[in-house]
Amino acid sequence: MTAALSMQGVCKQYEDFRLQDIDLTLPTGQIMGLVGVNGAGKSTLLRLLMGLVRADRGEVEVFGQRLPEAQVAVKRDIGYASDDMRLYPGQTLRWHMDFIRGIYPGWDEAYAQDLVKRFDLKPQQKLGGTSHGQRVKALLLLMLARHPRLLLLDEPTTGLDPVARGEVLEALGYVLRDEERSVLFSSHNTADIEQLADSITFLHAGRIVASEDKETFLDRWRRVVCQGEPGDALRALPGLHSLRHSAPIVELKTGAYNDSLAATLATLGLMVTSVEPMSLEDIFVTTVRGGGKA
Ligand SMILES: Nc1ncnc2c1ncn2[C@@H]1O[C@H](COP(=O)(O)OP(=O)(O)OP(=O)(O)O)[C@@H](O)[C@H]1O
Repeated sequence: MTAALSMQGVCKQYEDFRLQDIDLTLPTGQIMGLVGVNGAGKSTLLRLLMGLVRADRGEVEVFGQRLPEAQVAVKRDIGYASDDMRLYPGQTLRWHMDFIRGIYPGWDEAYAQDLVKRFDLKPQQKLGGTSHGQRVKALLLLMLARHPRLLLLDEPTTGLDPVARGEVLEALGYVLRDEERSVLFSSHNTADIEQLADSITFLHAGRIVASEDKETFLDRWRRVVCQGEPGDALRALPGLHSLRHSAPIVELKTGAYNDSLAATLATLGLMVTSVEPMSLEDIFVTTVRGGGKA
């Protein structure tokens, strides 16, 4: 099956920033979460896929069609939501719904009405007088009700209160039950990514440092607590990201956990007392503090 999107060797240079050697594939029907600190290049990557930014090098394809050449053809099938999007503040949500309905034949009015209720929106209210959360939900409604095959979402839940965030995640979860739809979304909220994504792509300083299936990614990370004295050889342990020593306790975080780790540590004079899984948040912070190698 054709991938929803793919990027091969993509580079984009700005004055003080370079997105480099981006190789990325999103299979159809999958949800990929894009994680990275401020300025890692997440929005730039999404803009490249939307054709808003042109790559200096490399190939960008959406539904097997190359951008920017096929931009007009593929854009109908892409739903993009970001801060770049502007709604008309002097117009109502209903006006915007009718506008989009006139452009996109796939507009689903029944689903739009369902989202109006679910998001607790007022179609007759001018958008200029609404809160940030209401505008985000309005934007998502306008996008979701035309049933795009690929959603590119730049920080869809940023600035939302926990209730609004839950509603938005629920709506996205509902959309994603359709196996033909694919989603790439960036978020600072690692809990959102942990909840929704099938795969995780970790961007650091313009480079992809990890891109893999979520379960596999989470499964190779562990926080390990041991007793003993850490020698120099411990620093060479493959996958070691963080090491703390408060005698006699040694805490280490590894991104290369396997069943033989306890035996390996025993040969280094350390007795493992506990092994715990790590949250995506913890992995994210540990990776960034360690210089960005996941
Ligand atoms: N049009 C532009 N001209 C010059 N530099 C740019 C431009 N767009 C982005 N940049 C720079 O590229 C870098 C990456 O920005 P980008 O917005 O892609 O990061 P991000 O990961 O989305 O960050 P955030 O999480 O803060 O939204 C930043 O240093 C930014 O200043």
